[in-house]
Order: sequence, then C-alpha cells, then structure tokens
Amino acid sequence: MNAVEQTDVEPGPAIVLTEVRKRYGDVHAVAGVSLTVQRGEFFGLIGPNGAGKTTLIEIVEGLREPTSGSVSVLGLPPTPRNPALLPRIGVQTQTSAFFVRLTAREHLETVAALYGVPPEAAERTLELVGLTAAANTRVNEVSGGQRQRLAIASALVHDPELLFLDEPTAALDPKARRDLWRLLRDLKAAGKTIVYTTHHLDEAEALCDRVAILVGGAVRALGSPRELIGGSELPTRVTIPAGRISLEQAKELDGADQVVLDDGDLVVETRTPGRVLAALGATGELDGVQTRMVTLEDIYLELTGPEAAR
Ligand SMILES: Nc1ncnc2c1ncn2[C@@H]1O[C@H](COP(=O)(O)OP(=O)(O)OP(=O)(O)O)[C@@H](O)[C@H]1O
Repeated sequence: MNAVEQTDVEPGPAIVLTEVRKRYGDVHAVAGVSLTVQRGEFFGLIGPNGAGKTTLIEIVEGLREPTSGSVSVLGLPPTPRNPALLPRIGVQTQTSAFFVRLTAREHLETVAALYGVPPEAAERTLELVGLTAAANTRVNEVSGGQRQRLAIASALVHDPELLFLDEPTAALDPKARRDLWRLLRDLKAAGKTIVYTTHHLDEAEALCDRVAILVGGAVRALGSPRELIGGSELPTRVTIPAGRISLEQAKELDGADQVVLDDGDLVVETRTPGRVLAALGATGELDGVQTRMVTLEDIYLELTGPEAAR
C-alpha cells in the first residue's frame, strides 16, 4: 500500500461546535453539543441508535441546519451550503452511492471527474486503499471489504483535509477489519482529520485520539479512551480458577474490593489490580489467573444502560 500524501496540518481547530441544538418537533435530536475537533485528530462519535450522531454529523457536513448554536468547519460556516468547503471534506456513509455497472477504476474516475480532479487521482487512490488488484472488477462484483475500501476511496479521491467515516468496518470479517484499521491509521499519520462513527467500541478504543459518547443528543463523556478508562470507577476483574484459594482467602487479598463466584471461579473486583496480583503472587497461585481491565465498552455500557436513559 502506498503512503498517503501528507496533508499540511493548518493551525486552528478543524471543527468547533458551540451549543448546537436540533429539534424535530418534540424530539431534541441534538440537545446542546459543544465540542472542538483539532486538525489531524482521529475523533470518534459513538452512541446508541437514535443518540443523534447522524443528525450532528449532517449538521457539520452542511446537510442540515441546526435549530440553534454555531458550527465552524475548517474555519468556515457549513450552512447555508458552503461550496468552498466541498473540496476540503470527504464523506463516506453506510449508503455511499456506487456506479454499480462500472469497474472499481471507472467508478473512481467518475467520482474524480465530479470533483474536477484528474483521472490519475483515481489510480493513486485505488493503490492507497489497496484496491489495485480489483480495479477491473465491476462494482457490484467486489467483496464486502473491497466495497468498504471503495467507499473510502470515493471519499478520498479529491484528497480532502477532513474525512467523515460512518462505520466503515461494518460487516467486515476480522481480517478485513484489521486491514482497514491499517489504512485508517495511515490516513491519520498523513495528517487527515477523521470524524469516525462506529458501534465497535474496541475499534474506537484502538483508533481514536478522543471519543465523544453521545446519549439522548447530549455529550455524556468526552476524552481519550485512556482518560475515560482511567477516570472510571469501574473495577478491574481478576479471575482465579476454581480450587486455588478459598473465598475467604480471596476476600482478604490486599486490594480486593469485592469477591464474587462465577461458575466456580473466584472473581476479585478491584481498583488496584497491581496490589491484588502482588498478593496472589505471594500465595504462589498466579498460574491461570486472568485479569480483565476496564475497556471503553464497559464505560459506554455504563453510560448508555437503561438507567442512563433520559
Ligand atoms: N428527519 C427527521 N425527522 C424527525 N425526526 C428525526 C429525523 N431524523 C432523525 N430524527 C430523530 O432524531 C433522533 C436522532 O436520530 P439520529 O439518526 O441522528 O441518531 P443516530 O445516533 O444517528 O442513530 P443510529 O445509530 O441509529 O444511526 C432520533 O430520535 C430520530 O428518530
């Protein structure tokens, strides 16, 4: 795969949202969102179905007018539709349109022509997304993974500074998903600003510099995955295989907050896993012990669980 052309990272944020609201009748789809996405940042927008992600992104893309609040994209207001922004942003959606009777190359050349960029850009982008081998395959005959790559290529062919990617790894097998992660990391390394929507929390944790968790139209958490995990009160779970130590001994381990039984295994919940593991080490019973650290998914589930509903 070719290196991505380096985008010069200009100073100033890529996106600034201030108290953005969108109402559809009684529905507050976006309920006062303020956030800033820096240039070159890989920013994840996550949240349950109906949380307002699509509405918010479409406002940023200039496809919808907010009811109130201000929006700045690459230093410009996106609405009313701003033609100066179009060549500078790239959009991949779940419903990205394809010219299905064309080959992958012809499709991309057509998209390039729509943006007024030369056909060479299509060839370069095919190579960039690892689709050169499928260049002559008709769009309706490419695999799911190739189709996702082509959707990203269509959003990239005019070399935009800011990319919106909506679940680009949906319905991909694990290998294709990891391959796509590599491409996304290359794009980030090339200085692109990426706004990313996904329901795969492991993906958001692995790829995003920062994530916003949107619930009921409002930002419930915002930060790097590491910050969100580090700031959480959720415990790490240390699982000790059955028959090693007694429940009483487990409760007395240094650092143990609570011990529960899980199918015969002992699960020690702790906010200081190092202390528990050191104490277990001292008993000589570390073999087979498993530690499950808090993940972004745990934070997400806590924030979006039924008790978190508005
Ligand atoms: N055009 C519209 N008219 C009326 N209500 C709408 C419209 N578009 C969205 N909504 C409502 O606004 C809320 C937010 O929807 P939105 O599609 O932005 O959520 P989402 O987070 O993108 O969901 P998903 O993950 O399912 O795509 C929902 O209650 C939805 O029903």
